[in-house]
Amino acid sequence: MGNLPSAAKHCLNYQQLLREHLWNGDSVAGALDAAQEASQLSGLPEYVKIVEVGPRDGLQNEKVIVPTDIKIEFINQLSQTGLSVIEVTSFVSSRWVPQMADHAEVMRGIHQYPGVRYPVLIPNLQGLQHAVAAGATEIAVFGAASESFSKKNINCSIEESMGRFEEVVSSARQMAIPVRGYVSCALGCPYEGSITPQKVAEVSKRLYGMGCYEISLGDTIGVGTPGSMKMMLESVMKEIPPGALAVHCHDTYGQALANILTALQMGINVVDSAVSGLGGCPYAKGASGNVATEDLIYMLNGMGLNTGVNLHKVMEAGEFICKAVNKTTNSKVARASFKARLE
Ligand SMILES: CC(C)(COP(=O)([O-])OP(=O)([O-])OC[C@H]1O[C@@H](n2cnc3c(N)ncnc32)[C@H](O)[C@@H]1OP(=O)([O-])[O-])[C@@H](O)C(=O)NCCC(=O)NCCSC(=O)C[C@@](C)(O)CC(=O)[O-]
Repeated sequence: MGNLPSAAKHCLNYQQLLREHLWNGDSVAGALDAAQEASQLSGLPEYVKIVEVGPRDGLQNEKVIVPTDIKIEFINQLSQTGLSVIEVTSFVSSRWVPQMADHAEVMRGIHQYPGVRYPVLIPNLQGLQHAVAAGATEIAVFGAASESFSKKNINCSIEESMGRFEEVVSSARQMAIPVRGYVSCALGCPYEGSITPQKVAEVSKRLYGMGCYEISLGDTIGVGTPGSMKMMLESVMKEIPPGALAVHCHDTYGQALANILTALQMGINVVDSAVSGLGGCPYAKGASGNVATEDLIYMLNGMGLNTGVNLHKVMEAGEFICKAVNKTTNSKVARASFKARLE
Protein backbone atom coordinates (compact mmCIF):
# COMPACT_ATOMS: atom_id res chain seq x y z
CA MET A 1 0.00 0.00 0.00
CA GLY A 2 3.05 2.25 0.05
CA ASN A 3 2.26 5.75 1.25
CA LEU A 4 -1.53 5.63 1.19
CA PRO A 5 -3.04 7.99 3.77
CA SER A 6 -4.66 6.19 6.69
CA ALA A 7 -8.23 7.17 5.66
CA ALA A 8 -7.79 5.42 2.29
CA LYS A 9 -6.28 2.36 3.96
CA HIS A 10 -9.27 2.22 6.23
CA CYS A 11 -11.54 2.31 3.17
CA LEU A 12 -9.74 -0.57 1.51
CA ASN A 13 -9.82 -2.62 4.68
CA TYR A 14 -13.49 -1.97 5.04
CA GLN A 15 -14.26 -3.12 1.52
CA GLN A 16 -12.24 -6.23 2.13
CA LEU A 17 -14.34 -6.87 5.23
CA LEU A 18 -17.52 -6.50 3.23
CA ARG A 19 -16.28 -8.89 0.55
CA GLU A 20 -15.16 -11.49 3.03
CA HIS A 21 -17.89 -11.46 5.59
CA LEU A 22 -21.06 -9.71 4.57
CA TRP A 23 -22.11 -12.37 2.10
CA ASN A 24 -22.26 -14.96 4.81
CA GLY A 25 -25.03 -13.02 6.49
CA ASP A 26 -22.77 -12.78 9.53
CA SER A 27 -21.63 -9.72 11.30
CA VAL A 28 -18.18 -8.34 10.66
CA ALA A 29 -15.54 -10.79 11.87
CA GLY A 30 -14.42 -10.49 15.44
CA ALA A 31 -17.15 -8.01 16.32
CA LEU A 32 -19.74 -10.64 17.15
CA ASP A 33 -18.41 -11.98 20.44
CA ALA A 34 -17.70 -8.53 21.77
CA ALA A 35 -21.07 -7.24 20.58
CA GLN A 36 -22.93 -10.20 22.12
CA GLU A 37 -21.27 -9.46 25.40
CA ALA A 38 -22.10 -5.78 25.08
CA SER A 39 -25.75 -6.49 24.27
CA GLN A 40 -26.09 -8.67 27.35
CA LEU A 41 -24.49 -6.00 29.48
CA SER A 42 -26.71 -3.20 28.19
CA GLY A 43 -29.97 -5.14 28.45
CA LEU A 44 -30.73 -5.13 24.73
CA PRO A 45 -33.01 -7.93 23.49
CA GLU A 46 -31.18 -11.01 22.21
CA TYR A 47 -33.71 -11.52 19.40
CA VAL A 48 -35.30 -8.83 17.24
CA LYS A 49 -38.32 -9.68 15.11
CA ILE A 50 -38.33 -7.90 11.77
CA VAL A 51 -41.70 -7.18 10.17
CA GLU A 52 -40.97 -6.77 6.45
CA VAL A 53 -43.36 -4.22 4.94
CA GLY A 54 -41.69 -3.89 1.51
CA PRO A 55 -44.42 -5.53 -0.57
CA ARG A 56 -47.09 -3.26 0.97
CA ASP A 57 -45.59 0.00 2.29
CA GLY A 58 -42.64 -0.35 -0.08
CA LEU A 59 -44.71 -0.56 -3.24
CA GLN A 60 -47.96 1.29 -2.43
CA ASN A 61 -46.57 4.67 -3.48
CA GLU A 62 -44.98 3.51 -6.76
CA LYS A 63 -46.57 5.44 -9.60
CA VAL A 64 -46.06 2.75 -12.24
CA ILE A 65 -48.18 -0.31 -11.50
CA VAL A 66 -45.90 -3.24 -10.66
CA PRO A 67 -47.11 -6.41 -12.41
CA THR A 68 -48.79 -8.88 -10.06
CA ASP A 69 -46.40 -11.72 -10.93
CA ILE A 70 -43.43 -9.53 -9.95
CA LYS A 71 -45.04 -8.80 -6.57
CA ILE A 72 -45.66 -12.51 -6.05
CA GLU A 73 -42.08 -13.44 -6.98
CA PHE A 74 -40.77 -10.68 -4.68
CA ILE A 75 -42.78 -12.02 -1.73
CA ASN A 76 -41.75 -15.61 -2.50
CA GLN A 77 -38.10 -14.54 -2.49
CA LEU A 78 -38.55 -12.72 0.82
CA SER A 79 -40.18 -15.82 2.27
CA GLN A 80 -36.91 -17.71 1.80
CA THR A 81 -34.74 -15.23 3.71
CA GLY A 82 -35.66 -16.25 7.25
CA LEU A 83 -38.13 -13.38 7.74
CA SER A 84 -41.03 -14.52 9.92
CA VAL A 85 -43.53 -11.75 9.05
CA ILE A 86 -44.12 -10.24 5.60
CA GLU A 87 -46.91 -7.70 5.12
CA VAL A 88 -48.05 -8.57 1.62
CA THR A 89 -50.64 -6.04 0.46
CA SER A 90 -53.54 -3.85 1.57
CA PHE A 91 -57.27 -4.36 1.01
CA VAL A 92 -58.00 -0.67 0.58
CA SER A 93 -59.95 1.14 -2.11
CA SER A 94 -58.19 0.94 -5.48
CA ARG A 95 -59.33 4.48 -6.15
CA TRP A 96 -57.28 5.61 -3.15
CA VAL A 97 -54.24 3.39 -3.72
CA PRO A 98 -54.23 2.00 -7.29
CA GLN A 99 -50.98 0.07 -6.75
CA MET A 100 -52.72 -2.28 -4.30
CA ALA A 101 -55.71 -3.04 -6.57
CA ASP A 102 -54.44 -6.57 -7.21
CA HIS A 103 -54.52 -7.43 -3.48
CA ALA A 104 -56.64 -10.59 -3.90
CA GLU A 105 -54.48 -11.95 -6.75
CA VAL A 106 -51.30 -11.31 -4.75
CA MET A 107 -52.72 -12.95 -1.64
CA ARG A 108 -53.91 -15.97 -3.59
CA GLY A 109 -50.77 -16.18 -5.74
CA ILE A 110 -48.02 -16.28 -3.13
CA HIS A 111 -46.57 -19.49 -1.81
CA GLN A 112 -47.16 -19.46 1.94
CA TYR A 113 -44.03 -20.92 3.55
CA PRO A 114 -44.29 -22.67 6.91
CA GLY A 115 -43.16 -20.45 9.77
CA VAL A 116 -43.89 -17.22 7.87
CA ARG A 117 -46.93 -15.03 8.61
CA TYR A 118 -48.49 -12.90 5.87
CA PRO A 119 -50.59 -10.06 7.36
CA VAL A 120 -52.47 -7.56 5.18
CA LEU A 121 -53.56 -3.99 5.86
CA ILE A 122 -57.26 -3.25 6.03
CA PRO A 123 -59.23 -0.06 6.81
CA ASN A 124 -62.77 -1.35 7.38
CA LEU A 125 -65.15 -4.34 7.40
CA GLN A 126 -65.32 -4.42 3.62
CA GLY A 127 -61.56 -4.81 3.51
CA LEU A 128 -61.71 -7.59 6.10
CA GLN A 129 -64.30 -9.52 4.12
CA HIS A 130 -62.28 -9.28 0.90
CA ALA A 131 -59.05 -10.19 2.68
CA VAL A 132 -60.55 -13.27 4.29
CA ALA A 133 -62.11 -14.36 1.00
CA ALA A 134 -58.63 -14.15 -0.56
CA GLY A 135 -57.16 -16.33 2.19
CA ALA A 136 -55.65 -13.80 4.62
CA THR A 137 -55.24 -15.15 8.13
CA GLU A 138 -53.77 -12.08 9.80
CA ILE A 139 -54.56 -8.38 9.40
CA ALA A 140 -53.51 -4.91 10.50
CA VAL A 141 -55.72 -1.88 11.02
CA PHE A 142 -54.20 1.56 10.64
CA GLY A 143 -55.10 4.61 12.70
CA ALA A 144 -53.33 7.87 13.35
CA ALA A 145 -52.49 10.19 16.20
CA SER A 146 -53.23 13.16 13.95
CA GLU A 147 -56.77 14.23 13.13
CA SER A 148 -55.77 15.77 9.78
CA PHE A 149 -53.78 12.75 8.67
CA SER A 150 -56.65 10.43 9.59
CA LYS A 151 -59.00 12.46 7.37
CA LYS A 152 -56.55 12.57 4.45
CA ASN A 153 -55.56 8.91 4.68
CA ILE A 154 -58.79 7.10 5.50
CA ASN A 155 -61.37 9.84 5.08
CA CYS A 156 -62.66 9.87 8.65
CA SER A 157 -61.89 11.34 12.07
CA ILE A 158 -59.87 9.45 14.67
CA GLU A 159 -63.08 8.79 16.61
CA GLU A 160 -64.85 7.39 13.54
CA SER A 161 -61.83 5.24 12.73
CA MET A 162 -61.92 3.73 16.21
CA GLY A 163 -65.56 2.77 15.64
CA ARG A 164 -64.63 1.04 12.36
CA PHE A 165 -61.68 -0.74 13.93
CA GLU A 166 -63.86 -1.98 16.84
CA GLU A 167 -66.11 -3.67 14.29
CA VAL A 168 -63.14 -5.11 12.41
CA VAL A 169 -61.40 -6.43 15.54
CA SER A 170 -64.56 -7.97 16.91
CA SER A 171 -65.34 -9.65 13.57
CA ALA A 172 -61.73 -10.83 13.23
CA ARG A 173 -61.81 -12.25 16.74
CA GLN A 174 -64.80 -14.45 15.83
CA MET A 175 -62.67 -15.87 13.00
CA ALA A 176 -59.59 -16.22 15.26
CA ILE A 177 -57.71 -13.72 13.07
CA PRO A 178 -55.00 -11.80 14.93
CA VAL A 179 -55.07 -8.01 14.43
CA ARG A 180 -52.11 -5.67 14.61
CA GLY A 181 -52.67 -1.91 15.02
CA TYR A 182 -50.69 0.91 13.45
CA VAL A 183 -50.55 4.44 14.85
CA SER A 184 -49.30 6.85 12.18
CA CYS A 185 -47.75 10.26 12.87
CA ALA A 186 -46.36 9.07 16.19
CA LEU A 187 -43.45 11.53 15.88
CA GLY A 188 -44.96 14.19 13.65
CA CYS A 189 -47.63 14.86 11.04
CA PRO A 190 -47.25 16.21 7.49
CA TYR A 191 -50.28 18.48 8.05
CA GLU A 192 -50.20 19.38 11.76
CA GLY A 193 -46.50 19.24 12.62
CA SER A 194 -45.83 18.15 16.19
CA ILE A 195 -48.03 15.53 17.79
CA THR A 196 -48.04 15.17 21.56
CA PRO A 197 -46.79 11.90 23.08
CA GLN A 198 -50.03 11.89 25.11
CA LYS A 199 -52.12 11.74 21.93
CA VAL A 200 -50.03 8.85 20.60
CA ALA A 201 -50.48 7.03 23.92
CA GLU A 202 -54.23 7.66 23.90
CA VAL A 203 -54.77 6.23 20.38
CA SER A 204 -52.39 3.32 21.04
CA LYS A 205 -54.24 2.48 24.25
CA ARG A 206 -57.56 2.36 22.42
CA LEU A 207 -56.25 0.03 19.74
CA TYR A 208 -54.58 -2.21 22.32
CA GLY A 209 -57.68 -2.13 24.50
CA MET A 210 -59.92 -3.28 21.67
CA GLY A 211 -57.72 -6.33 21.11
CA CYS A 212 -54.83 -5.48 18.77
CA TYR A 213 -52.04 -7.80 19.90
CA GLU A 214 -49.28 -5.40 18.88
CA ILE A 215 -49.14 -1.66 18.26
CA SER A 216 -46.72 -0.43 15.62
CA LEU A 217 -45.76 3.20 16.18
CA GLY A 218 -45.17 4.89 12.84
CA ASP A 219 -42.83 7.80 12.23
CA THR A 220 -44.73 8.29 8.99
CA ILE A 221 -42.65 11.19 7.69
CA GLY A 222 -39.36 10.28 9.32
CA VAL A 223 -38.94 13.47 11.36
CA GLY A 224 -38.27 11.84 14.73
CA THR A 225 -34.97 11.83 16.60
CA PRO A 226 -33.80 9.61 19.45
CA GLY A 227 -34.96 12.40 21.77
CA SER A 228 -38.55 12.54 20.50
CA MET A 229 -38.67 8.74 20.16
CA LYS A 230 -37.72 8.37 23.83
CA MET A 231 -40.34 10.88 25.01
CA MET A 232 -43.06 9.29 22.87
CA LEU A 233 -42.21 5.76 24.03
CA GLU A 234 -42.10 6.79 27.68
CA SER A 235 -45.63 8.08 27.30
CA VAL A 236 -46.94 5.04 25.38
CA MET A 237 -45.27 2.60 27.78
CA LYS A 238 -47.35 3.98 30.62
CA GLU A 239 -50.30 2.31 28.86
CA ILE A 240 -48.83 -0.63 26.94
CA PRO A 241 -46.01 -3.06 27.83
CA PRO A 242 -42.92 -2.86 25.57
CA GLY A 243 -43.48 -6.49 24.55
CA ALA A 244 -46.64 -5.41 22.70
CA LEU A 245 -45.02 -2.52 20.84
CA ALA A 246 -43.17 -2.19 17.54
CA VAL A 247 -41.56 0.76 15.77
CA HIS A 248 -42.00 1.68 12.13
CA CYS A 249 -39.47 4.30 11.08
CA HIS A 250 -39.26 6.15 7.79
CA ASP A 251 -35.80 7.51 7.08
CA THR A 252 -36.51 10.96 5.59
CA TYR A 253 -34.08 12.78 7.90
CA GLY A 254 -31.62 9.89 8.25
CA GLN A 255 -32.60 9.20 11.85
CA ALA A 256 -34.28 5.81 11.49
CA LEU A 257 -31.48 3.53 12.75
CA ALA A 258 -30.75 5.82 15.68
CA ASN A 259 -34.45 5.92 16.55
CA ILE A 260 -34.68 2.14 16.32
CA LEU A 261 -31.67 1.72 18.59
CA THR A 262 -33.36 3.99 21.11
CA ALA A 263 -36.49 1.81 20.98
CA LEU A 264 -34.41 -1.37 21.44
CA GLN A 265 -32.70 0.17 24.45
CA MET A 266 -36.14 0.86 25.88
CA GLY A 267 -37.18 -2.80 25.62
CA ILE A 268 -38.88 -3.01 22.21
CA ASN A 269 -37.87 -5.95 20.07
CA VAL A 270 -40.15 -5.73 17.02
CA VAL A 271 -39.07 -3.47 14.16
CA ASP A 272 -40.76 -2.81 10.80
CA SER A 273 -38.57 -2.25 7.74
CA ALA A 274 -38.70 -2.45 3.95
CA VAL A 275 -36.18 -4.06 1.63
CA SER A 276 -34.07 -1.47 -0.22
CA GLY A 277 -35.61 1.29 1.88
CA LEU A 278 -38.63 1.40 -0.40
CA GLY A 279 -41.83 2.99 0.73
CA GLY A 280 -43.91 5.88 1.84
CA CYS A 281 -47.53 6.69 2.33
CA PRO A 282 -49.31 8.31 -0.64
CA TYR A 283 -51.07 10.62 1.84
CA ALA A 284 -47.84 11.77 3.56
CA LYS A 285 -46.18 14.02 1.02
CA GLY A 286 -42.42 14.44 1.28
CA ALA A 287 -41.89 11.28 3.29
CA SER A 288 -39.18 8.99 2.05
CA GLY A 289 -38.93 5.24 2.37
CA ASN A 290 -38.81 3.02 5.41
CA VAL A 291 -35.57 2.08 7.07
CA ALA A 292 -33.94 -0.45 4.74
CA THR A 293 -34.17 -4.03 5.98
CA GLU A 294 -30.57 -4.62 4.84
CA ASP A 295 -29.27 -1.69 6.95
CA LEU A 296 -31.31 -2.81 9.96
CA ILE A 297 -29.98 -6.38 9.76
CA TYR A 298 -26.42 -5.14 9.31
CA MET A 299 -26.71 -3.02 12.45
CA LEU A 300 -28.34 -5.80 14.48
CA ASN A 301 -25.79 -8.38 13.28
CA GLY A 302 -22.99 -6.05 14.27
CA MET A 303 -24.49 -5.73 17.75
CA GLY A 304 -24.75 -9.50 18.12
CA LEU A 305 -28.57 -9.41 18.14
CA ASN A 306 -30.23 -12.34 16.42
CA THR A 307 -32.89 -11.83 13.72
CA GLY A 308 -32.84 -15.23 12.02
CA VAL A 309 -32.71 -13.40 8.68
CA ASN A 310 -30.05 -13.93 6.01
CA LEU A 311 -28.71 -10.57 4.88
CA HIS A 312 -27.36 -11.89 1.61
CA LYS A 313 -30.74 -13.32 0.57
CA VAL A 314 -32.52 -10.10 1.56
CA MET A 315 -30.11 -8.14 -0.64
CA GLU A 316 -30.91 -10.46 -3.55
CA ALA A 317 -34.64 -9.84 -3.07
CA GLY A 318 -33.87 -6.11 -2.92
CA GLU A 319 -31.88 -6.27 -6.14
CA PHE A 320 -34.77 -8.12 -7.79
CA ILE A 321 -37.44 -5.58 -6.84
CA CYS A 322 -35.25 -2.54 -7.58
CA LYS A 323 -34.62 -3.83 -11.09
CA ALA A 324 -38.33 -4.49 -11.53
CA VAL A 325 -39.36 -0.97 -10.47
CA ASN A 326 -36.33 0.61 -12.13
CA LYS A 327 -34.95 2.15 -8.95
CA THR A 328 -31.61 2.27 -7.24
CA THR A 329 -31.60 0.89 -3.76
CA ASN A 330 -31.84 3.23 -0.77
CA SER A 331 -29.97 0.72 1.36
CA LYS A 332 -26.48 1.95 2.18
CA VAL A 333 -25.41 -1.61 3.02
CA ALA A 334 -26.64 -2.96 -0.32
CA ARG A 335 -24.90 -0.13 -2.18
CA ALA A 336 -21.62 -0.62 -0.33
CA SER A 337 -21.60 -4.36 -0.82
CA PHE A 338 -22.51 -4.21 -4.52
CA LYS A 339 -19.66 -1.77 -4.98
CA ALA A 340 -17.30 -4.03 -3.06
CA ARG A 341 -18.44 -6.98 -5.19
CA LEU A 342 -17.50 -5.13 -8.38
CA GLU A 343 -13.99 -4.26 -7.19
C1 LIG B 1 -60.80 3.83 3.94
C2 LIG B 1 -61.30 4.22 2.57
C3 LIG B 1 -61.79 3.02 1.80
C4 LIG B 1 -62.42 5.20 2.78
O1 LIG B 1 -62.74 5.80 1.54
P1 LIG B 1 -64.21 6.40 1.29
O2 LIG B 1 -64.20 6.99 -0.09
O3 LIG B 1 -64.56 7.28 2.42
O4 LIG B 1 -65.06 5.05 1.36
P2 LIG B 1 -66.59 4.79 1.31
O5 LIG B 1 -66.91 3.88 2.45
O6 LIG B 1 -67.36 6.07 1.18
O7 LIG B 1 -66.73 3.98 -0.05
C5 LIG B 1 -66.40 4.60 -1.28
C6 LIG B 1 -66.03 3.52 -2.29
O8 LIG B 1 -64.88 2.82 -1.82
C7 LIG B 1 -65.18 1.43 -1.74
N1 LIG B 1 -64.46 0.84 -0.58
C8 LIG B 1 -64.63 1.13 0.71
N2 LIG B 1 -63.80 0.36 1.45
C9 LIG B 1 -63.13 -0.41 0.59
C10 LIG B 1 -62.14 -1.40 0.77
N3 LIG B 1 -61.67 -1.75 1.97
N4 LIG B 1 -61.64 -2.02 -0.32
C11 LIG B 1 -62.10 -1.69 -1.56
N5 LIG B 1 -63.03 -0.75 -1.79
C12 LIG B 1 -63.53 -0.13 -0.72
C13 LIG B 1 -66.69 1.36 -1.58
O9 LIG B 1 -67.17 0.10 -2.01
C14 LIG B 1 -67.13 2.48 -2.47
O10 LIG B 1 -67.05 2.04 -3.81
P3 LIG B 1 -68.08 2.58 -4.94
O11 LIG B 1 -69.42 2.16 -4.44
O12 LIG B 1 -67.90 4.09 -4.98
O13 LIG B 1 -67.62 1.90 -6.16
C15 LIG B 1 -60.17 4.93 1.75
O14 LIG B 1 -59.86 6.13 2.37
C16 LIG B 1 -58.93 4.11 1.62
O15 LIG B 1 -58.93 3.08 1.00
N6 LIG B 1 -57.80 4.59 2.23
C17 LIG B 1 -56.58 3.84 2.23
C18 LIG B 1 -55.38 4.77 2.24
C19 LIG B 1 -54.12 3.97 2.33
O16 LIG B 1 -54.07 2.79 2.01
N7 LIG B 1 -53.01 4.62 2.79
C20 LIG B 1 -51.74 3.97 2.91
C21 LIG B 1 -51.66 3.00 4.05
S1 LIG B 1 -51.39 3.76 5.63
C22 LIG B 1 -49.68 3.94 5.72
O17 LIG B 1 -49.00 3.73 4.76
C23 LIG B 1 -49.05 4.26 7.03
C24 LIG B 1 -48.41 3.04 7.70
C25 LIG B 1 -49.44 2.00 8.05
O18 LIG B 1 -47.45 2.43 6.85
C26 LIG B 1 -47.70 3.44 9.01
C27 LIG B 1 -46.89 4.73 8.93
O19 LIG B 1 -45.90 4.83 8.17
O20 LIG B 1 -47.27 5.66 9.64
